[in-house]
Amino acid sequence: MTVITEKNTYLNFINGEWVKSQSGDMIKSKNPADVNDIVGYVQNSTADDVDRAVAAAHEAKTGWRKLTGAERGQLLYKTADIMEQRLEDIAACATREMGKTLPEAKGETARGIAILRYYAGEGMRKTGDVIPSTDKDALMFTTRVPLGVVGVISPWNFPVAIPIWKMAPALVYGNTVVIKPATETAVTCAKIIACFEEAGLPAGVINLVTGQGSVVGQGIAEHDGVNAITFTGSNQVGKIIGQAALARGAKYQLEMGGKNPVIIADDADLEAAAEAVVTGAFRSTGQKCTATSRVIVQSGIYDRFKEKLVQRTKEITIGDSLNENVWMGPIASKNQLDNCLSYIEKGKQEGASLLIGGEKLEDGKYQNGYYVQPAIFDNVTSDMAIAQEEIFGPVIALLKVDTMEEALDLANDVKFGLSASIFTQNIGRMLSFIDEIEAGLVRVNAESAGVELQAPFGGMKQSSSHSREQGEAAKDFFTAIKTVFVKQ
Ligand SMILES: NC(=O)C1=CN([C@@H]2O[C@H](COP(=O)(O)OP(=O)(O)OC[C@H]3O[C@@H](n4cnc5c(N)ncnc54)[C@H](OP(=O)(O)O)[C@@H]3O)[C@@H](O)[C@H]2O)C=CC1
Ligand SMILES: O=C(O)CCC(=O)C(=O)O
Repeated sequence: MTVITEKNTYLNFINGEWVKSQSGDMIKSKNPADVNDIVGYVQNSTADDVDRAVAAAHEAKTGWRKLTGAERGQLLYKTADIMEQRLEDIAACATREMGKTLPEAKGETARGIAILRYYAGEGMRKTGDVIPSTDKDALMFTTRVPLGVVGVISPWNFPVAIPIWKMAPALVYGNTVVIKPATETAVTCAKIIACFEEAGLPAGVINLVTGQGSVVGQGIAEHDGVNAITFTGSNQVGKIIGQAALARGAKYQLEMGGKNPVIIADDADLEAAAEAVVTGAFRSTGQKCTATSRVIVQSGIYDRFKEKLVQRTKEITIGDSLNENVWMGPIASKNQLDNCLSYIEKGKQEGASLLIGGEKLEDGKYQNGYYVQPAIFDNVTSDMAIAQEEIFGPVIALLKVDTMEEALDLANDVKFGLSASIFTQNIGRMLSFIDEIEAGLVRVNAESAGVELQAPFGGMKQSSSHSREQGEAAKDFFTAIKTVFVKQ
């Protein structure tokens, strides 16, 4: 394994080899808890590097698809075993690159390993159905074939789980892969690719090209040799990728933003609800597309709930995420911090009241990092930017309602529809919520974040391209169906 060379430099992985970019340039990956801590240098790749990776993936695709699913699955099992031995190293790297706490990064890495094993098993599962024909002398059935070369463009907020939940199904169903990870977390991705390499995937089956989104990401999206693109990230970039893929007839899948509501009904267990709102909103420093950002509370319990929420938020310890006493780490980058602070300012200007937090932390142990206190806004109305736009930081907007009908209307009053939750003991309220809420993930008496790898994941409205990832749903994206009619 030569993933890392001198001076903490990480290379691209193309056609089974670790290689420098044609550009000769590199990009620094910094620790957001302390920007003087350099995690590594990654390649600042060019369109030529993308061409070479796509060519390698093309060259490898026939051999790879001709293996049996079970053979491809065995290689994923082996990758999982190697990753398990490196769990501590990969998790610590993810923490240093993007700032989530070490227990969260370890949990995510363990989840990545479980995803690899889940899709390894898919290699042995059915790929079609027999469908009765109207012709008694015919056999009709479906089978599935890979799409070819899949481009993976992944974000920084789940640097282990997201690349794996895209690459593992792509590979097991017989596709080859070119991945461009988020620049903030490209070192973590190189460490994951090294596990695939050591498991013995044939040259060209998996290729890593790091670099700028506008060059490498866009280069993949527009490349005629890439048959399908799977993306997670912002709505703005998702739309660019979707348009590029559509223009050349490639298949695409986009998972984008959220503005996820939690409704607290007047019969809710307030203790459990406050805990779930705090973890849903502030874990990973609020940087999950499933994070809680709007909390819609019935007026009868509004003040009691608010008090519990503020009290629980005061207990949060903030600091370097490698420190085991820290509950919430820094924000992942300066851009993200500035974006979050600008929304907090906007919230104040729009007339919402800041109940707690929202200050940038810059003294003493915080001076070299991107830290902000978790913030809760009161007196928020649904038309405010903090109630409509994805902040991707530790900010909660509290909205007061009298009735459940009003609560549902407000919950649906955004362009997003990823995740939504309700806290109630009343079965009628639960059922109305399940039926009427516009969200791909519907949660009852549980926080808005939290995804199970064996279940479909994705959103409604502008949160996704209306496809689903993970679980069996991945098969629909990463394969094409053939309907076969055989006559005697
Ligand atoms: N749904 C989710 O889970 C996520 C949502 N977001 C949302 O996006 C906002 C901005 O975060 P950001 O990291 O800038 O998200 P982006 O959408 O810019 O980044 C996601 C991925 O797309 C790449 N990319 C950037 N520009 C292009 C392009 N023109 N063509 C192809 N690929 C491109 C990025 O590369 P590079 O890293 O090199 O720029 C990265 O790999 C956040 O505040 C949040 O609201 C962000 C991350 C995850
Ligand atoms: O909540 C999760 O576990 C996954 C969330 C996610 O996919 C994201 O934030 O991009």
